[in-house]
Amino acid sequence: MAGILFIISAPSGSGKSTLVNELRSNVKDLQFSVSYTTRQPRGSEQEGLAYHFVSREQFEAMIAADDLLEYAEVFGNYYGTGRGPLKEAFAQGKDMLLDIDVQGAAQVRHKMPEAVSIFVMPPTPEILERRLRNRSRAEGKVDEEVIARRLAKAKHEIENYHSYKYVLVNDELNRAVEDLTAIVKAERYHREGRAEPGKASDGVQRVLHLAEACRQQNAAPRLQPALKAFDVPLHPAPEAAASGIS
Ligand SMILES: Nc1nc2c(ncn2[C@@H]2O[C@H](COP(=O)(O)OP(=O)(O)O)[C@@H](O)[C@H]2O)c(=O)[nH]1
Ligand SMILES: Nc1ncnc2c1ncn2[C@@H]1O[C@H](COP(=O)(O)OP(=O)(O)O)[C@@H](O)[C@H]1O
Repeated sequence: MAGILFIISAPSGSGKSTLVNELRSNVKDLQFSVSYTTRQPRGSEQEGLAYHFVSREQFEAMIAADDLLEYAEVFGNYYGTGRGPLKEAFAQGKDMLLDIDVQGAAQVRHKMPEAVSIFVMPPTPEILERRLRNRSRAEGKVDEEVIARRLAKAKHEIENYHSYKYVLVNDELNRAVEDLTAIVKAERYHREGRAEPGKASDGVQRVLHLAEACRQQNAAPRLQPALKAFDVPLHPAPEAAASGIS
């Protein structure tokens, strides 16, 4: 059976890494792509776990050799996804998860339209700032300039939310973990033909229901307060846009 490529993006500090760690303990057989980056390791990050840490020269050599599926410059550093691990995972029929920014996600969606993309929203700018500050404090270094830069970029990233298949708000952690887990499971049920009416057990139906509520077109009731807090307009659903309804 073909592997599914999941893409997850979120403004820095939204809680994406926290959610992904929880997801990985909830679902089996989901490979995590370890990106290459030119940024310095943060806190207790180890080579090969969070990232492969490389020099700018090494990264540029990978670009020249076409070794990267996508790459982008984020906060002055390069970040990119190696082609090798993805090929390997797919050859073994495994699903893969990419944690990449909105620019990288657009490149992957263009190359692989079947990829399942998920956007994680922080509830408000104030909560995002608090999370960024708490994390910096826990890592022993609060750099106001870094925090300000990440907050400033958040709005631009959130403006891209409507390009993603699923959107969830990371307000209450357990709920967001449940939603993210449901999305991955629901996509697998669809692939395996277990989501068809009459075939889905109660448990499967519950998962499908949770995932459906996170589909971008259905998520407006939950998204609206967060979008408003970031002063980002709600994107019209495709049918409303087509008929000119606003
Ligand atoms: N395009 C792209 N973005 C990446 C990749 N790896 C990480 N990123 C993104 O780079 C941004 C900064 O990541 P990081 O320095 O770990 O900071 P954090 O998001 O605050 O944990 C985040 O938006 C990541 O999703 C990658 O391989 N490609
Ligand atoms: N739902 C949540 N409620 C409260 N704090 C959270 C929640 N999700 C994540 N956090 C905290 O917010 C900070 C940023 O989370 P992190 O996962 O590092 O973000 P990201 O990977 O998106 O940059 C961390 O200190 C984390 O413990």
